[in-house]
Amino acid sequence: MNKAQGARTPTRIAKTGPLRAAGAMSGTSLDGVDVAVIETDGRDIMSFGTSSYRSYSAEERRTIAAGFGKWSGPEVAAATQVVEAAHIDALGAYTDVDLIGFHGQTLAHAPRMQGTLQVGDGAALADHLGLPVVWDFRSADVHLGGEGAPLAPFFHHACARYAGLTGPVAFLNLGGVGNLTWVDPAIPLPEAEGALLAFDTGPANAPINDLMQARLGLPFDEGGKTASRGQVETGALELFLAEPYFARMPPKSLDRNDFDEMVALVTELSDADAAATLTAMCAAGVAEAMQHCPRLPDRVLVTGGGRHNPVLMKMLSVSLDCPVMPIEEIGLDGDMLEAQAFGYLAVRVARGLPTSCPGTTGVRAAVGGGTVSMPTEAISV
Ligand SMILES: Nc1ncnc2c1ncn2[C@@H]1O[C@H](COP(=O)(O)OP(=O)(O)OP(=O)(O)O)[C@@H](O)[C@H]1O
Ligand SMILES: CC(=O)N[C@H]1[C@@H]2OC[C@@H](O2)[C@@H](O)[C@@H]1O[C@H](C)C(=O)O
Repeated sequence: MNKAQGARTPTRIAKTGPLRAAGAMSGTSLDGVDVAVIETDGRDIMSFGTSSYRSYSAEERRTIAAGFGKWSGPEVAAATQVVEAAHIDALGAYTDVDLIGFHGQTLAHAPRMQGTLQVGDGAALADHLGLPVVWDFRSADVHLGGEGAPLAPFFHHACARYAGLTGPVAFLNLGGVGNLTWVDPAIPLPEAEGALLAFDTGPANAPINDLMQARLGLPFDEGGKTASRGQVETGALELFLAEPYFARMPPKSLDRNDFDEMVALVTELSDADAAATLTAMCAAGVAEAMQHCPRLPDRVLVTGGGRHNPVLMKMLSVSLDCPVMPIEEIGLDGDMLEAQAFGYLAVRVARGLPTSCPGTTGVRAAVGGGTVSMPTEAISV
């Protein structure tokens, strides 16, 4: 599925051995663009490099958010422009890497219907940056019957091996949406049956952010301060858990706004009770998700912004049957894991290795997604 475009100046991706990739991720919570360098041969992680964060301005955030849930039209075009410009800005300093892994920004995701849409043109980025860019990671998987998400699991498998873990472990990413990867690092190939099971757990920070913005004009519930003053409304929580999504067998994935009606469940509540209830919903979705794991993991390693929320972390510790801790416990950077994941996946694509398999997205067979765009005037050597 990989397409290499235009080829004149030397690049290093055709050489054998490890490559240095800068992965760039713009997640569903729309805070900004994370960039992180990773050195890998596409299988093992050799080392992690520098990272940086380029936040979106309020205006940029509004423009991108106006494109959420849309597949085409002026809002999508405007969001695309903002995403491309922000990535050119964020990636400009990364001149010493072999390639870029560019996720883009998901605006809409309905894998069994219209498909999945990540905006930002990787070919244009390749020309601007003068580097090969791997992008459009999700469509090939969707075309082959997969969910197109989550895609970080192959990287999680490599992380578990890098950290020297031997027993089953779960990676829990709490961004706008939550996703969980159950990994058995004792099975050395991520695409081998039984090595991975992954899926989205439910909404995570997105509804909390939306509530904080609408009611208090704040981007998120810093430190869980608002939730810590409230009581969980158990009736609303029960209605939430009655959603058929939770009983559905994985693999399964979500769009950012799939649970929008949840906000209606807390409309009548005080700010603090509403925040506490939405936070409890995130934790309860994860507790439901744990029922789908093949075996109880030794521990749940939390990554993404949600691990900075002590109220959420406490709720998870109380409701899960195994220890819950931030991923920093195994020496990884929970703020950069997704950016590192797309750097890692970019190298897998460049090396012709698969990026998803039946256990991670439900795709029919292991598949390598992603398009490779070479800068115009570039040549592979
Ligand atoms: N100190 C904090 N206290 C509470 N919540 C926080 C804190 N820091 C970050 N968050 C939450 O984490 C969110 C950002 O998480 P993250 O960067 O992992 O999301 P993302 O990568 O955009 O999302 P996704 O993984 O769904 O694509 C913020 O929008 C906020 O809700
Ligand atoms: C369609 C899409 O962009 N999905 C994201 C989103 O954000 C979290 C969750 O939903 C996850 O499924 C995925 O991102 C991570 C990085 C992934 O693909 O592994």
